[in-house]
Amino acid sequence: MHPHMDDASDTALLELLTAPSPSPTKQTKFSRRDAALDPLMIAAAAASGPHVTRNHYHHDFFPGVMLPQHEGSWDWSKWSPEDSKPRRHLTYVSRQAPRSQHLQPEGTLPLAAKENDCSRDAAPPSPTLSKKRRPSLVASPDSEHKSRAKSTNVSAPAKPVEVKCMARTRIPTPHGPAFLHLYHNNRDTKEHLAIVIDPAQFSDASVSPSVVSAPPIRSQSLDAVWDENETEMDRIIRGAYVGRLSATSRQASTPAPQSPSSIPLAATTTDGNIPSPLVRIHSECFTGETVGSMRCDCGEQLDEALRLISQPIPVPSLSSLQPPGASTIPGRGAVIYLRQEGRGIGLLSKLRAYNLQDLGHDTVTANLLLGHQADERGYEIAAAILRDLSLDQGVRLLTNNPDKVEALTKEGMSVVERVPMVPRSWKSRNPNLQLAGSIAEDEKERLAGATLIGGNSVHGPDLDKYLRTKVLRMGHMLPLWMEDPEQ
Ligand SMILES: Nc1nc2c(ncn2[C@@H]2O[C@H](COP(=O)(O)OP(=O)(O)OP(=O)(O)O)[C@@H](O)[C@H]2O)c(=O)[nH]1
Repeated sequence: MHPHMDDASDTALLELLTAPSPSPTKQTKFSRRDAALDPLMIAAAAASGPHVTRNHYHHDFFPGVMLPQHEGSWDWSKWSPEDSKPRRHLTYVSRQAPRSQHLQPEGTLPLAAKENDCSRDAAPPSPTLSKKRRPSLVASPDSEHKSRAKSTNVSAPAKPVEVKCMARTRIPTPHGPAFLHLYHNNRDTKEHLAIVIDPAQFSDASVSPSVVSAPPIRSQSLDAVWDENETEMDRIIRGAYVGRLSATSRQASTPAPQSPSSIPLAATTTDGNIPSPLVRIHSECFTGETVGSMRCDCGEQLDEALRLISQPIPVPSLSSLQPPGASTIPGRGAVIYLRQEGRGIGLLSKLRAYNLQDLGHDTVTANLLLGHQADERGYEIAAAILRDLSLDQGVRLLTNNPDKVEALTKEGMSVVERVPMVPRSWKSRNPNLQLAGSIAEDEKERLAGATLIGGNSVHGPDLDKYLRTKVLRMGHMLPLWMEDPEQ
């Protein structure tokens, strides 16, 4: 019972709720069943909250009891014995999946089984599914093997993935300007993003035709005409414009196939000498990117990817007018930012996994103990976004993860090169890596102690352990470096 109620009111409330109904029509020989509520059930509910017993785990006896606005909720602290009329009927709500779903063989269940997932097409996530994935406390090597296999082989519904860029805008970053693209898709309800680095698009159309530049990285779905009633300003506001907006900008872009002249002429020139754009497929990490967590290198990787992509690209013999080897074009490429927090298991599970890690498990085993796979990510949406940006034919992929290369290749992407991402904390501590590394001088002046955008290198025991696990247990393609404890 509610802690603020005295014994007398407790008894009165129990009496009221469990007394046999006065209606003679409802009288049966099982008098206890006549009570509006089963006293045992009430006692169990009071003792253990909405999830009454193990068997009632997925039934919510007081739906939304903490939310006064929720239909069926009742604030028991406001009840008094005199206040017994009119009596509020409690609604009994089952949160269990329908029996038909229980009986489906495993593997035929809808995709949206992850707590952080909510597919547009699939049924809402069912607690029954997560119950099936309750932790087995023994992580067998076999299950780990399956996990790795699965990470590149997410069972896909029949519909091909479609993406649409809903908006694009300029974002100034410590590494230079970027265009942030926000995507919707027909596979999940997440807002996946593409951070496009292509500062050449800011040059006006009067670029000298003698200067060769790469084709602009633009979203086809954004530049498309969505609706014949769409005004120029509608299009501009959603980001379908060329160059840089100003207070006087009034002209939107037009879809490239109908009007190639909408794109600066020089930019449409391709040159076989221009290296393929650098691309990173990055998975969301709230802890690493927003809180600055030093449990992982995600924040640093995002920053490093933007930095690397923004570097000017040397182009051999750009034109006969220029001395060989002396030419560069502005850095170009994209970070595809996927909302697959915690390698797809969601933030809630990731936080639990961290506690398991503090109990001595590594990042892989912690996932397995929670009934998840080591990696539950998929890359179909990333591939669709790359296609929309016309970046599917020839990219240099920034990753150490062989699964990503394999998954993207499977999706039809052409990965012409894998560019490794060496952890900054290794580079800053290892003199050999420092020589080979690419940390610029000016980076030393950046804020130290954070792994956020524009941050510098940090290290700590959690991060060291995480990086080791990625190499030793997840097969990341990185020569392992460990600090010599003797030094
Ligand atoms: N489940 C889980 N996820 C984590 C943990 N630490 C980081 N992550 C998530 O891992 C994702 C990044 O994956 P990583 O394995 O670090 O790297 P990767 O993207 O596979 O590989 P690279 O391309 O080489 O960076 C982000 O979604 C993070 O939220 C952890 O301890 N447990």
